[in-house]
Amino acid sequence: MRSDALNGATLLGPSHMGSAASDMGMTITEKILALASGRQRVSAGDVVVAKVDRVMMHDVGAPGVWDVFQELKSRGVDVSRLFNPGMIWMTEDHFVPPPDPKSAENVRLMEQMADMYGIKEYYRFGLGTYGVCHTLAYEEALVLPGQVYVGTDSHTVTSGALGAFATGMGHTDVAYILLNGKNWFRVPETILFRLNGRLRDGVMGKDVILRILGDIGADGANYMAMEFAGDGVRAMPLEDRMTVTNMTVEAGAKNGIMAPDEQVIEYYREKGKSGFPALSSDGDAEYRDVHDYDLGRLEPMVAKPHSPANAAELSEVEGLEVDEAYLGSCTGGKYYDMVQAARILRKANRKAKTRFVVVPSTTNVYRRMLREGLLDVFLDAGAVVGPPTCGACIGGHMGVLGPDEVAVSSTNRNFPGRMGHRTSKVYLASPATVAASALEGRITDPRRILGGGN
Ligand SMILES: CC(C)[C@@](O)(CC(=O)O)C(=O)O
Ligand code: SF4
Repeated sequence: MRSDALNGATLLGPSHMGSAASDMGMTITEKILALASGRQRVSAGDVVVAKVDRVMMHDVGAPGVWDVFQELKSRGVDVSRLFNPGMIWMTEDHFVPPPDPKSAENVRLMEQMADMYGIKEYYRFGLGTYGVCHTLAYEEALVLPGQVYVGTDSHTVTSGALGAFATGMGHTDVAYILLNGKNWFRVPETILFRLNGRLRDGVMGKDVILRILGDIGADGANYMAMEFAGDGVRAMPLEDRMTVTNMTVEAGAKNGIMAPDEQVIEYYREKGKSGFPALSSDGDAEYRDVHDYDLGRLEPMVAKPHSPANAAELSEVEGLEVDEAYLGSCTGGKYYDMVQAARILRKANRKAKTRFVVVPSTTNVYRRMLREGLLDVFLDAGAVVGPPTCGACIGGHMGVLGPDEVAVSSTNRNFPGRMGHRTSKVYLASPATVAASALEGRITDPRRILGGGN
């Protein structure tokens, strides 16, 4: 029996776990985990011990990991040195600029951890480039295709759009990885989503993932990989692809992933990064399920309260009054999101009829908006533009909702109380829909303003 002892536990190889190795091809997720665990091949269900290439911590996760370290230390574990500080990057994003003393304390703790452990890649508010971790990972090329990437955040899955195996883990697992450089993974089964055709103007990646979440449900991909392929993916800009993988976790997925294509390889080449494995699934790879989507027929979507999977075509709720339109977060605060929203505002050339809150996800987005005149477009529409942060996405600050208020939001979760008062209601939608709805003060199909009709 081949086993890998992990901290005393005995992990069993493929012959004992899951299906015996077959001569079927492998999915991209299986290939990445095989490479990271030094195996020729792995199959869904196998438990492997894999090297982790990159770890991300933010101002909510780092304090949690610190607490685990203190617990381990009290049990005699040496937590004075990390396996490899160079594998770690950190950013302050959830509660910054700190809206309260506790958040400021968390930032101080991150500073101490960076100093104590020699963590150099540390993006700090008020000290240059920083922002929401999943957008920053892309903009600063902090994760490469083919890598195993773990973050203290469930939306770490976002980076799967660039061809990495990217997943969120709890503080204990991340603490283990920081001390050992590896962890155990059960190889997930993969559901394949073939995206065919092209999105129509006014329809975005957010509409794709909301449609899929509505179809498979909030538990439709529990512990599975959600792989997206087809000409529809290739036709999507990288940042819109990221919106799709970002919300795979809302279906319970372990990871969301797209094979890196020429766009991705060119993007990294421009960032001076190359030499990574550009993997893709074999033609005879084994899938749990395969779903086909014709993007050319996809309508703008919303997720109604109180679940990201409570999806409906926008036409079902069009005209519903909103108290706030929120444009921001790792899901809908990227540069591409701001550009698509600004197109709507420029076309209408008038002020918003409801409270309009805009929070660019990083300083990079903010600067491009300033340089390209997009800030003026939003300010001319009456919006308030905040500093990069997770903000109201998590009900932290920057426009949290009051009792019984209704918002349309480019974020990814609308559980009760997620963005403010527990009686508030949030409709998740694309950045284009958020902008159109801000203008009308009601949930509005962006194509009405773009002129595409519907
Ligand atoms: C850390 C948390 C606030 C998170 O950013 C991601 C998570 O669930 O880990 C969220 O959006 O809920
Ligand atoms: S923007 Fe929202 S979903 Fe994204 S990491 Fe921050 S809190 Fe989580």
